Amino acid sequence: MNTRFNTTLSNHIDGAWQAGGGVPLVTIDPATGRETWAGTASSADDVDRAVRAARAAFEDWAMTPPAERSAVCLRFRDLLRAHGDELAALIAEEVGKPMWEARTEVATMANKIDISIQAHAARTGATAAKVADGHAVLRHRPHGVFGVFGPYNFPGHLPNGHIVPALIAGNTLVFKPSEYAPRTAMRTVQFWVEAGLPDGVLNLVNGGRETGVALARHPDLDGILFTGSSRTGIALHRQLAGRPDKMLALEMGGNNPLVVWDLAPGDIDAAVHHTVMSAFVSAGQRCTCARRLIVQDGPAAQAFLDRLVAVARGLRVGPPHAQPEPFMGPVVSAAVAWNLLEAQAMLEARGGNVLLRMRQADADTGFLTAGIVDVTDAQTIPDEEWFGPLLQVVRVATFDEALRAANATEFGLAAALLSPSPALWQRFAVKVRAGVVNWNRPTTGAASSAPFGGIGKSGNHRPSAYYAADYCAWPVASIETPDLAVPAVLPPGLSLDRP
Ligand SMILES: NC(=O)C1=CN([C@@H]2O[C@H](COP(=O)(O)OP(=O)(O)OC[C@H]3O[C@@H](n4cnc5c(N)ncnc54)[C@H](O)[C@@H]3O)[C@@H](O)[C@H]2O)C=CC1
Ligand SMILES: O=C(O)CCC(=O)N[C@@H](CCC(=O)O)C(=O)O
Repeated sequence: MNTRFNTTLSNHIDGAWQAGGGVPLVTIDPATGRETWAGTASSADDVDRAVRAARAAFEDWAMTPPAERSAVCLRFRDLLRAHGDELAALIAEEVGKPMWEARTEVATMANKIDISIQAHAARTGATAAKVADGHAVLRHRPHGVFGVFGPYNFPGHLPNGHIVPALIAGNTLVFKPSEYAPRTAMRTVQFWVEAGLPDGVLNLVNGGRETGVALARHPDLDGILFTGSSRTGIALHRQLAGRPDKMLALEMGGNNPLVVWDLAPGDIDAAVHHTVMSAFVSAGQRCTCARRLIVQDGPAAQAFLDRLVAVARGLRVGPPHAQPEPFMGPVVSAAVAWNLLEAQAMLEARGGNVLLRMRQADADTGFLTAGIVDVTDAQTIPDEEWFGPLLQVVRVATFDEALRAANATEFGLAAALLSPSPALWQRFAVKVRAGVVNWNRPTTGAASSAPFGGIGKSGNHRPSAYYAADYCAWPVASIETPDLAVPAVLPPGLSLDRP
Protein backbone atom coordinates (compact mmCIF):
# COMPACT_ATOMS: atom_id res chain seq x y z
CA MET A 1 0.00 0.00 0.00
CA ASN A 2 1.06 3.54 -0.64
CA THR A 3 3.01 4.36 2.53
CA ARG A 4 2.02 8.06 2.40
CA PHE A 5 -1.54 6.99 3.00
CA ASN A 6 -2.97 6.69 6.51
CA THR A 7 -5.24 3.66 6.29
CA THR A 8 -7.02 4.37 9.58
CA LEU A 9 -8.66 7.26 7.74
CA SER A 10 -10.77 4.75 5.88
CA ASN A 11 -13.62 6.97 4.68
CA HIS A 12 -13.52 9.55 1.93
CA ILE A 13 -16.31 12.09 2.28
CA ASP A 14 -16.57 15.33 0.34
CA GLY A 15 -12.92 15.14 -0.65
CA ALA A 16 -11.53 14.49 2.86
CA TRP A 17 -10.07 11.29 4.26
CA GLN A 18 -11.45 10.62 7.74
CA ALA A 19 -11.96 7.80 10.24
CA GLY A 20 -15.36 6.16 10.56
CA GLY A 21 -17.32 6.99 13.70
CA GLY A 22 -18.77 3.49 14.19
CA VAL A 23 -17.77 0.15 15.68
CA PRO A 24 -14.27 -1.38 15.28
CA LEU A 25 -13.61 -2.99 11.90
CA VAL A 26 -10.70 -5.40 11.34
CA THR A 27 -9.52 -7.51 8.45
CA ILE A 28 -7.93 -10.95 8.70
CA ASP A 29 -5.64 -12.40 6.01
CA PRO A 30 -7.44 -15.66 5.13
CA ALA A 31 -4.12 -17.27 4.18
CA THR A 32 -2.53 -16.74 7.61
CA GLY A 33 -5.40 -16.05 9.99
CA ARG A 34 -3.55 -12.90 11.12
CA GLU A 35 -5.11 -9.48 11.59
CA THR A 36 -3.87 -7.20 8.82
CA TRP A 37 -5.78 -3.98 9.43
CA ALA A 38 -7.78 -2.36 12.21
CA GLY A 39 -9.99 0.67 11.86
CA THR A 40 -13.55 1.77 12.47
CA ALA A 41 -16.72 1.26 10.50
CA SER A 42 -18.85 4.16 9.30
CA SER A 43 -21.68 5.29 11.54
CA ALA A 44 -25.12 6.35 10.30
CA ASP A 45 -23.91 9.93 10.69
CA ASP A 46 -20.92 9.28 8.38
CA VAL A 47 -23.29 7.76 5.84
CA ASP A 48 -25.58 10.76 6.07
CA ARG A 49 -22.69 13.18 5.49
CA ALA A 50 -21.53 11.10 2.52
CA VAL A 51 -24.98 11.17 0.91
CA ARG A 52 -25.24 14.92 1.49
CA ALA A 53 -21.83 15.42 -0.11
CA ALA A 54 -22.87 13.35 -3.12
CA ARG A 55 -26.12 15.33 -3.41
CA ALA A 56 -24.27 18.65 -3.26
CA ALA A 57 -21.83 17.50 -5.96
CA PHE A 58 -24.50 16.11 -8.27
CA GLU A 59 -25.57 19.16 -10.25
CA ASP A 60 -22.07 20.21 -11.28
CA TRP A 61 -20.98 16.67 -12.15
CA ALA A 62 -24.16 16.03 -14.15
CA MET A 63 -23.55 19.27 -16.10
CA THR A 64 -19.87 18.49 -16.70
CA PRO A 65 -19.50 17.66 -20.42
CA PRO A 66 -19.44 13.87 -20.96
CA ALA A 67 -16.01 14.11 -22.60
CA GLU A 68 -14.59 15.67 -19.42
CA ARG A 69 -16.17 13.00 -17.25
CA SER A 70 -14.70 10.34 -19.53
CA ALA A 71 -11.29 12.01 -19.37
CA VAL A 72 -11.23 11.57 -15.58
CA CYS A 73 -12.10 7.90 -16.06
CA LEU A 74 -9.29 7.48 -18.60
CA ARG A 75 -6.79 8.97 -16.12
CA PHE A 76 -8.11 6.53 -13.50
CA ARG A 77 -7.56 3.70 -16.01
CA ASP A 78 -3.95 4.77 -16.53
CA LEU A 79 -3.33 4.90 -12.76
CA LEU A 80 -4.71 1.38 -12.41
CA ARG A 81 -2.33 0.20 -15.12
CA ALA A 82 0.63 2.00 -13.55
CA HIS A 83 -0.07 0.59 -10.07
CA GLY A 84 -1.58 -2.75 -11.05
CA ASP A 85 0.73 -4.98 -9.03
CA GLU A 86 0.31 -2.90 -5.90
CA LEU A 87 -3.49 -3.07 -6.05
CA ALA A 88 -3.35 -6.77 -6.93
CA ALA A 89 -1.20 -7.44 -3.85
CA LEU A 90 -3.77 -5.69 -1.65
CA ILE A 91 -6.61 -7.74 -3.14
CA ALA A 92 -4.57 -10.89 -2.61
CA GLU A 93 -3.89 -10.02 1.02
CA GLU A 94 -7.48 -9.06 1.82
CA VAL A 95 -9.37 -11.90 0.12
CA GLY A 96 -6.67 -14.52 -0.48
CA LYS A 97 -6.74 -14.55 -4.28
CA PRO A 98 -3.60 -15.92 -6.00
CA MET A 99 -1.53 -13.11 -7.55
CA TRP A 100 -2.18 -14.26 -11.13
CA GLU A 101 -5.91 -13.86 -10.51
CA ALA A 102 -5.60 -10.60 -8.61
CA ARG A 103 -3.59 -9.13 -11.51
CA THR A 104 -6.31 -10.23 -13.92
CA GLU A 105 -8.87 -8.52 -11.70
CA VAL A 106 -7.00 -5.19 -11.86
CA ALA A 107 -6.53 -5.52 -15.62
CA THR A 108 -10.29 -6.10 -15.98
CA MET A 109 -10.95 -2.96 -13.92
CA ALA A 110 -8.77 -0.91 -16.26
CA ASN A 111 -10.33 -2.43 -19.39
CA LYS A 112 -13.78 -1.56 -18.03
CA ILE A 113 -13.18 2.15 -18.73
CA ASP A 114 -13.03 2.09 -22.53
CA ILE A 115 -15.84 -0.46 -22.72
CA SER A 116 -18.05 1.68 -20.47
CA ILE A 117 -17.39 4.86 -22.46
CA GLN A 118 -18.34 2.97 -25.60
CA ALA A 119 -21.45 1.44 -23.95
CA HIS A 120 -22.57 4.84 -22.67
CA ALA A 121 -22.44 6.27 -26.19
CA ALA A 122 -24.01 3.24 -27.85
CA ARG A 123 -26.84 2.59 -25.41
CA THR A 124 -27.56 5.93 -23.76
CA GLY A 125 -26.08 8.62 -25.94
CA ALA A 126 -27.97 11.38 -27.72
CA THR A 127 -29.64 10.89 -31.14
CA ALA A 128 -31.72 13.11 -33.40
CA ALA A 129 -33.89 12.23 -36.41
CA LYS A 130 -35.95 14.46 -38.73
CA VAL A 131 -39.70 13.96 -38.30
CA ALA A 132 -42.67 15.77 -39.85
CA ASP A 133 -42.94 18.43 -37.13
CA GLY A 134 -39.29 18.98 -36.35
CA HIS A 135 -36.72 16.64 -34.84
CA ALA A 136 -37.17 13.60 -32.61
CA VAL A 137 -34.33 13.89 -30.11
CA LEU A 138 -33.34 11.31 -27.54
CA ARG A 139 -31.20 12.34 -24.59
CA HIS A 140 -30.24 10.54 -21.39
CA ARG A 141 -29.96 12.05 -17.96
CA PRO A 142 -28.27 10.72 -14.79
CA HIS A 143 -30.52 9.62 -11.90
CA GLY A 144 -28.74 11.48 -9.11
CA VAL A 145 -27.13 9.87 -6.05
CA PHE A 146 -26.59 6.10 -6.01
CA GLY A 147 -25.44 3.83 -3.20
CA VAL A 148 -23.00 1.22 -4.58
CA PHE A 149 -22.58 -2.05 -2.64
CA GLY A 150 -19.71 -4.42 -3.38
CA PRO A 151 -19.08 -8.12 -2.60
CA TYR A 152 -15.83 -9.66 -1.41
CA ASN A 153 -15.00 -12.03 -4.24
CA PHE A 154 -14.00 -9.30 -6.72
CA PRO A 155 -13.53 -6.36 -4.33
CA GLY A 156 -12.07 -4.20 -7.10
CA HIS A 157 -13.74 -5.32 -10.31
CA LEU A 158 -17.38 -5.73 -9.30
CA PRO A 159 -18.00 -2.38 -7.58
CA ASN A 160 -15.96 -0.85 -10.41
CA GLY A 161 -18.54 -2.34 -12.79
CA HIS A 162 -21.19 -0.08 -11.21
CA ILE A 163 -19.00 2.92 -10.34
CA VAL A 164 -17.49 3.53 -13.79
CA PRO A 165 -20.72 3.55 -15.84
CA ALA A 166 -22.51 5.53 -13.12
CA LEU A 167 -19.83 8.25 -13.12
CA ILE A 168 -19.65 8.39 -16.91
CA ALA A 169 -23.42 8.96 -16.97
CA GLY A 170 -23.10 11.87 -14.50
CA ASN A 171 -24.33 10.33 -11.23
CA THR A 172 -22.65 10.88 -7.87
CA LEU A 173 -22.00 8.01 -5.51
CA VAL A 174 -21.63 6.66 -2.01
CA PHE A 175 -19.63 3.43 -2.13
CA LYS A 176 -19.95 0.80 0.62
CA PRO A 177 -17.38 -1.90 -0.15
CA SER A 178 -17.18 -5.38 1.29
CA GLU A 179 -16.06 -5.41 4.92
CA TYR A 180 -13.43 -7.96 3.88
CA ALA A 181 -11.63 -5.48 1.61
CA PRO A 182 -11.58 -1.92 2.97
CA ARG A 183 -8.04 -1.14 1.80
CA THR A 184 -8.69 -2.30 -1.76
CA ALA A 185 -11.54 0.22 -1.78
CA MET A 186 -9.40 2.97 -0.20
CA ARG A 187 -6.62 2.55 -2.73
CA THR A 188 -9.11 2.51 -5.59
CA VAL A 189 -10.74 5.72 -4.38
CA GLN A 190 -7.31 7.25 -3.99
CA PHE A 191 -6.71 6.61 -7.69
CA TRP A 192 -9.99 8.36 -8.49
CA VAL A 193 -8.87 11.36 -6.44
CA GLU A 194 -5.51 11.42 -8.24
CA ALA A 195 -7.34 11.18 -11.55
CA GLY A 196 -9.08 14.47 -10.76
CA LEU A 197 -12.56 13.41 -9.71
CA PRO A 198 -14.12 16.45 -8.00
CA ASP A 199 -14.85 16.38 -4.25
CA GLY A 200 -18.10 14.72 -3.28
CA VAL A 201 -18.60 12.86 -6.57
CA LEU A 202 -17.44 9.50 -5.15
CA ASN A 203 -17.67 9.08 -1.39
CA LEU A 204 -16.39 6.01 0.42
CA VAL A 205 -17.98 4.65 3.60
CA ASN A 206 -16.25 1.53 4.86
CA GLY A 207 -18.03 -0.79 7.24
CA GLY A 208 -19.98 -3.99 7.66
CA ARG A 209 -23.65 -4.89 7.43
CA GLU A 210 -24.79 -2.07 9.73
CA THR A 211 -23.14 0.53 7.52
CA GLY A 212 -24.81 -1.10 4.51
CA VAL A 213 -28.20 -0.99 6.22
CA ALA A 214 -27.73 2.71 7.07
CA LEU A 215 -26.83 3.50 3.47
CA ALA A 216 -29.62 1.45 1.89
CA ARG A 217 -32.18 3.14 4.18
CA HIS A 218 -31.00 6.65 3.47
CA PRO A 219 -34.02 8.58 2.14
CA ASP A 220 -32.00 10.79 -0.21
CA LEU A 221 -30.64 8.01 -2.43
CA ASP A 222 -32.00 7.86 -5.98
CA GLY A 223 -31.05 4.22 -6.23
CA ILE A 224 -28.99 1.24 -5.16
CA LEU A 225 -26.52 -0.62 -7.38
CA PHE A 226 -25.82 -3.90 -5.63
CA THR A 227 -23.63 -6.93 -6.25
CA GLY A 228 -23.75 -9.60 -3.57
CA SER A 229 -25.77 -12.47 -2.21
CA SER A 230 -29.41 -13.14 -3.08
CA ARG A 231 -30.27 -12.93 0.61
CA THR A 232 -29.10 -9.32 0.85
CA GLY A 233 -30.39 -8.39 -2.61
CA ILE A 234 -33.88 -9.67 -1.80
CA ALA A 235 -33.84 -7.72 1.49
CA LEU A 236 -33.01 -4.56 -0.47
CA HIS A 237 -35.77 -5.33 -2.96
CA ARG A 238 -38.30 -5.63 -0.09
CA GLN A 239 -37.02 -2.41 1.38
CA LEU A 240 -37.65 -0.52 -1.86
CA ALA A 241 -41.09 -2.10 -2.48
CA GLY A 242 -43.55 0.61 -3.42
CA ARG A 243 -40.75 2.99 -4.46
CA PRO A 244 -40.86 3.04 -8.27
CA ASP A 245 -38.92 6.30 -8.10
CA LYS A 246 -35.76 4.48 -6.93
CA MET A 247 -33.44 2.62 -9.30
CA LEU A 248 -32.49 -0.84 -8.02
CA ALA A 249 -29.94 -2.97 -9.90
CA LEU A 250 -29.34 -6.36 -8.29
CA GLU A 251 -26.51 -8.68 -9.36
CA MET A 252 -26.84 -11.74 -7.15
CA GLY A 253 -25.82 -15.37 -6.78
CA GLY A 254 -26.46 -18.54 -8.73
CA ASN A 255 -26.87 -22.30 -8.41
CA ASN A 256 -25.41 -22.80 -11.85
CA PRO A 257 -25.68 -26.03 -13.88
CA LEU A 258 -22.99 -27.47 -16.13
CA VAL A 259 -24.27 -30.24 -18.42
CA VAL A 260 -21.82 -32.74 -19.93
CA TRP A 261 -23.26 -34.87 -22.74
CA ASP A 262 -22.20 -37.27 -25.50
CA LEU A 263 -18.48 -36.97 -24.83
CA ALA A 264 -16.13 -38.96 -27.05
CA PRO A 265 -13.04 -40.36 -25.28
CA GLY A 266 -10.95 -37.63 -26.96
CA ASP A 267 -13.17 -34.90 -25.42
CA ILE A 268 -12.55 -35.86 -21.83
CA ASP A 269 -9.54 -33.65 -21.05
CA ALA A 270 -11.18 -30.54 -22.50
CA ALA A 271 -14.36 -31.28 -20.55
CA VAL A 272 -12.37 -31.78 -17.36
CA HIS A 273 -10.51 -28.49 -17.92
CA HIS A 274 -13.75 -26.56 -18.47
CA THR A 275 -15.37 -28.22 -15.45
CA VAL A 276 -12.46 -27.30 -13.19
CA MET A 277 -12.50 -23.72 -14.50
CA SER A 278 -16.26 -23.64 -13.90
CA ALA A 279 -16.35 -25.10 -10.41
CA PHE A 280 -13.02 -24.37 -8.74
CA VAL A 281 -11.53 -21.17 -10.18
CA SER A 282 -11.30 -18.49 -7.48
CA ALA A 283 -11.76 -21.37 -4.99
CA GLY A 284 -15.35 -21.56 -6.21
CA GLN A 285 -16.01 -17.95 -5.20
CA ARG A 286 -17.56 -16.64 -8.39
CA CYS A 287 -21.25 -16.06 -8.83
CA THR A 288 -20.84 -17.80 -12.19
CA CYS A 289 -19.22 -20.94 -10.76
CA ALA A 290 -20.88 -24.23 -11.64
CA ARG A 291 -22.42 -25.75 -8.52
CA ARG A 292 -24.20 -28.69 -10.21
CA LEU A 293 -22.56 -30.98 -12.75
CA ILE A 294 -25.24 -32.86 -14.69
CA VAL A 295 -23.91 -35.90 -16.57
CA GLN A 296 -25.24 -38.65 -18.79
CA ASP A 297 -25.34 -41.81 -16.72
CA GLY A 298 -23.15 -44.52 -18.21
CA PRO A 299 -19.56 -45.60 -18.83
CA ALA A 300 -18.52 -42.46 -20.74
CA ALA A 301 -19.64 -40.22 -17.89
CA GLN A 302 -17.88 -42.49 -15.41
CA ALA A 303 -14.60 -42.13 -17.32
CA PHE A 304 -15.07 -38.36 -17.33
CA LEU A 305 -15.87 -38.26 -13.59
CA ASP A 306 -12.88 -40.46 -12.72
CA ARG A 307 -10.57 -38.12 -14.61
CA LEU A 308 -12.24 -35.04 -13.08
CA VAL A 309 -11.73 -36.38 -9.56
CA ALA A 310 -8.07 -37.15 -10.30
CA VAL A 311 -7.39 -33.67 -11.72
CA ALA A 312 -9.35 -31.88 -8.96
CA ARG A 313 -7.42 -33.84 -6.33
CA GLY A 314 -4.20 -32.51 -7.83
CA LEU A 315 -5.18 -28.82 -7.85
CA ARG A 316 -2.47 -26.75 -6.17
CA VAL A 317 -3.83 -24.81 -3.19
CA GLY A 318 -1.67 -22.20 -1.53
CA PRO A 319 -1.11 -18.60 -0.45
CA PRO A 320 -1.29 -15.81 -3.04
CA HIS A 321 2.47 -15.30 -3.47
CA ALA A 322 3.55 -18.98 -3.34
CA GLN A 323 5.93 -20.36 -5.97
CA PRO A 324 5.06 -22.41 -7.93
CA GLU A 325 1.84 -20.48 -8.15
CA PRO A 326 -1.31 -22.01 -6.68
CA PHE A 327 -4.46 -22.61 -8.71
CA MET A 328 -6.64 -21.80 -5.69
CA GLY A 329 -6.07 -19.58 -2.70
CA PRO A 330 -8.09 -19.82 0.51
CA VAL A 331 -11.77 -18.95 0.68
CA VAL A 332 -12.34 -15.57 2.27
CA SER A 333 -12.27 -16.69 5.92
CA ALA A 334 -11.89 -19.68 8.21
CA ALA A 335 -15.58 -19.28 9.16
CA VAL A 336 -16.67 -19.44 5.51
CA ALA A 337 -14.51 -22.58 5.08
CA TRP A 338 -16.24 -24.11 8.08
CA ASN A 339 -19.71 -23.37 6.62
CA LEU A 340 -18.68 -25.07 3.38
CA LEU A 341 -17.57 -28.17 5.28
CA GLU A 342 -20.96 -28.14 7.02
CA ALA A 343 -22.65 -28.01 3.60
CA GLN A 344 -20.60 -31.00 2.45
CA ALA A 345 -21.55 -32.91 5.62
CA MET A 346 -25.22 -32.06 5.01
CA LEU A 347 -25.04 -33.39 1.43
CA GLU A 348 -23.47 -36.59 2.73
CA ALA A 349 -26.04 -36.93 5.53
CA ARG A 350 -28.82 -36.67 2.94
CA GLY A 351 -27.41 -39.55 0.93
CA GLY A 352 -24.72 -37.86 -1.18
CA ASN A 353 -21.76 -40.01 -2.20
CA VAL A 354 -18.49 -38.12 -1.66
CA LEU A 355 -16.31 -38.64 -4.75
CA LEU A 356 -13.64 -36.20 -3.54
CA ARG A 357 -13.72 -34.93 0.03
CA MET A 358 -13.22 -31.21 0.57
CA ARG A 359 -10.80 -30.67 3.46
CA GLN A 360 -9.68 -27.64 5.46
CA ALA A 361 -5.92 -27.34 5.91
CA ASP A 362 -6.26 -25.91 9.43
CA ALA A 363 -8.99 -24.32 11.49
CA ASP A 364 -7.51 -20.78 11.43
CA THR A 365 -7.28 -20.23 7.67
CA GLY A 366 -9.57 -20.43 4.67
CA PHE A 367 -7.64 -23.10 2.75
CA LEU A 368 -9.90 -25.79 1.34
CA THR A 369 -9.25 -28.50 -1.20
CA ALA A 370 -11.80 -29.13 -3.96
CA GLY A 371 -14.83 -31.26 -3.06
CA ILE A 372 -17.13 -33.30 -5.34
CA VAL A 373 -20.28 -35.03 -4.09
CA ASP A 374 -22.58 -37.22 -6.20
CA VAL A 375 -26.10 -36.29 -5.02
CA THR A 376 -28.01 -38.40 -7.56
CA ASP A 377 -29.50 -40.60 -4.86
CA ALA A 378 -29.68 -37.95 -2.15
CA GLN A 379 -32.92 -36.65 -0.69
CA THR A 380 -34.14 -33.03 -0.88
CA ILE A 381 -31.00 -31.06 -1.59
CA PRO A 382 -31.74 -27.37 -0.91
CA ASP A 383 -31.60 -25.01 -3.88
CA GLU A 384 -28.74 -22.96 -2.38
CA GLU A 385 -25.53 -21.38 -3.53
CA TRP A 386 -22.54 -22.69 -1.57
CA PHE A 387 -19.91 -20.12 -2.38
CA GLY A 388 -16.77 -22.25 -2.46
CA PRO A 389 -15.05 -25.24 -4.11
CA LEU A 390 -17.90 -27.71 -3.61
CA LEU A 391 -19.42 -29.35 -6.70
CA GLN A 392 -22.51 -31.57 -6.75
CA VAL A 393 -22.88 -34.28 -9.42
CA VAL A 394 -26.27 -35.37 -10.75
CA ARG A 395 -26.50 -38.36 -13.11
CA VAL A 396 -29.52 -38.52 -15.47
CA ALA A 397 -30.56 -40.83 -18.32
CA THR A 398 -31.82 -38.48 -21.05
CA PHE A 399 -31.05 -34.97 -22.31
CA ASP A 400 -34.61 -33.90 -21.47
CA GLU A 401 -33.95 -34.91 -17.88
CA ALA A 402 -30.69 -33.00 -17.99
CA LEU A 403 -32.55 -29.85 -19.10
CA ARG A 404 -35.12 -30.33 -16.36
CA ALA A 405 -32.38 -30.82 -13.77
CA ALA A 406 -30.51 -27.74 -15.04
CA ASN A 407 -33.66 -25.63 -14.65
CA ALA A 408 -34.57 -27.08 -11.25
CA THR A 409 -33.45 -23.91 -9.49
CA GLU A 410 -34.94 -20.57 -8.57
CA PHE A 411 -31.65 -18.93 -9.60
CA GLY A 412 -30.75 -18.22 -13.22
CA LEU A 413 -27.30 -16.71 -13.61
CA ALA A 414 -25.00 -18.98 -15.65
CA ALA A 415 -25.18 -22.36 -17.40
CA ALA A 416 -23.02 -24.26 -19.87
CA LEU A 417 -23.14 -27.33 -22.07
CA LEU A 418 -20.03 -29.39 -22.81
CA SER A 419 -20.88 -31.54 -25.81
CA PRO A 420 -19.76 -31.94 -29.43
CA SER A 421 -23.39 -31.92 -30.59
CA PRO A 422 -24.68 -28.72 -32.31
CA ALA A 423 -28.24 -30.11 -32.13
CA LEU A 424 -28.05 -30.43 -28.35
CA TRP A 425 -26.61 -26.93 -28.11
CA GLN A 426 -29.56 -25.54 -30.09
CA ARG A 427 -31.94 -27.08 -27.56
CA PHE A 428 -29.85 -26.04 -24.57
CA ALA A 429 -29.46 -22.44 -25.71
CA VAL A 430 -33.21 -21.87 -25.94
CA LYS A 431 -34.38 -24.00 -23.02
CA VAL A 432 -31.97 -23.24 -20.21
CA ARG A 433 -33.04 -20.35 -18.01
CA ALA A 434 -29.97 -18.23 -17.32
CA GLY A 435 -28.47 -14.90 -18.35
CA VAL A 436 -25.10 -16.40 -19.37
CA VAL A 437 -25.38 -19.63 -21.42
CA ASN A 438 -22.18 -21.07 -22.92
CA TRP A 439 -21.29 -23.96 -25.22
CA ASN A 440 -18.00 -25.80 -24.76
CA ARG A 441 -16.75 -23.01 -22.52
CA PRO A 442 -16.77 -22.78 -18.73
CA THR A 443 -19.69 -21.12 -16.91
CA THR A 444 -17.20 -18.52 -15.63
CA GLY A 445 -15.25 -15.83 -17.45
CA ALA A 446 -18.03 -13.62 -18.77
CA ALA A 447 -16.98 -10.68 -20.96
CA SER A 448 -17.38 -7.05 -19.90
CA SER A 449 -18.32 -6.28 -23.51
CA ALA A 450 -21.57 -8.28 -23.14
CA PRO A 451 -24.53 -7.83 -20.80
CA PHE A 452 -24.06 -9.72 -17.54
CA GLY A 453 -26.95 -10.63 -15.28
CA GLY A 454 -29.38 -13.31 -14.31
CA ILE A 455 -33.05 -14.04 -13.85
CA GLY A 456 -34.98 -15.50 -10.91
CA LYS A 457 -33.10 -15.07 -7.64
CA SER A 458 -29.97 -14.01 -9.57
CA GLY A 459 -31.09 -10.55 -10.62
CA ASN A 460 -33.95 -8.14 -11.22
CA HIS A 461 -33.67 -7.73 -15.00
CA ARG A 462 -31.12 -4.94 -14.72
CA PRO A 463 -28.04 -6.65 -16.20
CA SER A 464 -24.64 -5.15 -15.58
CA ALA A 465 -21.37 -5.08 -17.60
CA TYR A 466 -22.15 -3.65 -21.09
CA TYR A 467 -25.79 -2.99 -20.15
CA ALA A 468 -24.90 -1.17 -16.92
CA ALA A 469 -25.21 2.01 -18.98
CA ASP A 470 -28.98 1.38 -19.09
CA TYR A 471 -29.56 1.58 -15.34
CA CYS A 472 -27.22 4.56 -14.92
CA ALA A 473 -29.28 6.99 -17.03
CA TRP A 474 -32.92 7.60 -17.90
CA PRO A 475 -34.14 8.44 -21.39
CA VAL A 476 -35.82 11.74 -22.25
CA ALA A 477 -37.61 11.77 -25.60
CA SER A 478 -38.32 15.15 -27.23
CA ILE A 479 -39.98 16.39 -30.38
CA GLU A 480 -38.40 19.79 -30.95
CA THR A 481 -38.46 22.62 -33.45
CA PRO A 482 -37.53 26.30 -33.25
CA ASP A 483 -40.73 27.16 -35.19
CA LEU A 484 -43.72 27.96 -33.01
CA ALA A 485 -46.34 27.64 -35.79
CA VAL A 486 -49.98 26.71 -36.18
CA PRO A 487 -50.20 23.36 -38.02
CA ALA A 488 -51.54 23.42 -41.59
CA VAL A 489 -54.32 20.98 -40.66
CA LEU A 490 -56.35 21.36 -37.46
CA PRO A 491 -58.40 18.58 -35.81
CA PRO A 492 -62.19 18.65 -36.39
CA GLY A 493 -63.96 21.02 -34.02
CA LEU A 494 -60.90 23.21 -33.32
CA SER A 495 -60.89 26.64 -34.94
CA LEU A 496 -58.31 29.39 -34.53
CA ASP A 497 -60.27 31.81 -36.76
CA ARG A 498 -60.73 35.21 -35.17
CA PRO A 499 -64.34 36.59 -35.13
N1 LIG B 1 -24.28 -11.60 -10.05
C1 LIG B 1 -23.11 -11.04 -9.83
O1 LIG B 1 -22.63 -10.21 -10.61
C2 LIG B 1 -22.29 -11.41 -8.63
C3 LIG B 1 -22.86 -11.92 -7.46
N2 LIG B 1 -22.06 -12.21 -6.38
C4 LIG B 1 -22.64 -12.82 -5.19
O2 LIG B 1 -22.15 -12.19 -4.02
C5 LIG B 1 -22.11 -13.10 -2.94
C6 LIG B 1 -20.79 -13.01 -2.23
O3 LIG B 1 -20.58 -11.71 -1.77
P1 LIG B 1 -20.89 -11.24 -0.27
O4 LIG B 1 -19.95 -10.13 0.00
O5 LIG B 1 -20.93 -12.41 0.66
O6 LIG B 1 -22.40 -10.70 -0.39
P2 LIG B 1 -23.28 -10.00 0.75
O7 LIG B 1 -24.66 -9.94 0.24
O8 LIG B 1 -23.06 -10.61 2.09
O9 LIG B 1 -22.66 -8.53 0.85
C7 LIG B 1 -22.63 -7.64 -0.25
C8 LIG B 1 -22.57 -6.23 0.28
O10 LIG B 1 -23.80 -5.88 0.94
C9 LIG B 1 -23.54 -5.47 2.30
N3 LIG B 1 -24.67 -5.92 3.11
C10 LIG B 1 -24.85 -7.11 3.71
N4 LIG B 1 -26.07 -7.16 4.30
C11 LIG B 1 -26.66 -5.96 4.05
C12 LIG B 1 -27.96 -5.41 4.35
N5 LIG B 1 -28.85 -6.07 5.04
N6 LIG B 1 -28.23 -4.16 3.90
C13 LIG B 1 -27.34 -3.48 3.16
N7 LIG B 1 -26.10 -3.96 2.85
C14 LIG B 1 -25.78 -5.18 3.28
C15 LIG B 1 -22.22 -6.12 2.65
O11 LIG B 1 -21.59 -5.46 3.71
C16 LIG B 1 -21.48 -6.02 1.32
O12 LIG B 1 -20.93 -4.74 1.12
C17 LIG B 1 -22.38 -14.46 -3.56
O13 LIG B 1 -23.71 -14.82 -3.30
C18 LIG B 1 -22.18 -14.23 -5.05
O14 LIG B 1 -22.89 -15.12 -5.86
C19 LIG B 1 -20.72 -12.00 -6.41
C20 LIG B 1 -20.13 -11.52 -7.54
C21 LIG B 1 -20.86 -11.23 -8.75
O1 LIG C 1 -18.90 -7.49 -14.97
C1 LIG C 1 -18.24 -7.74 -16.01
O2 LIG C 1 -17.51 -6.90 -16.54
C2 LIG C 1 -18.33 -9.08 -16.64
C3 LIG C 1 -18.84 -10.12 -15.71
C4 LIG C 1 -17.73 -10.81 -14.94
O3 LIG C 1 -16.68 -10.29 -14.73
N1 LIG C 1 -18.01 -12.02 -14.51
C5 LIG C 1 -17.03 -12.83 -13.89
C6 LIG C 1 -17.05 -12.81 -12.42
C7 LIG C 1 -18.27 -12.43 -11.70
C8 LIG C 1 -18.41 -13.31 -10.48
O4 LIG C 1 -18.55 -14.49 -10.69
O5 LIG C 1 -18.31 -12.89 -9.34
C9 LIG C 1 -17.13 -14.23 -14.43
O6 LIG C 1 -18.05 -14.50 -15.18
O7 LIG C 1 -16.25 -15.04 -14.14
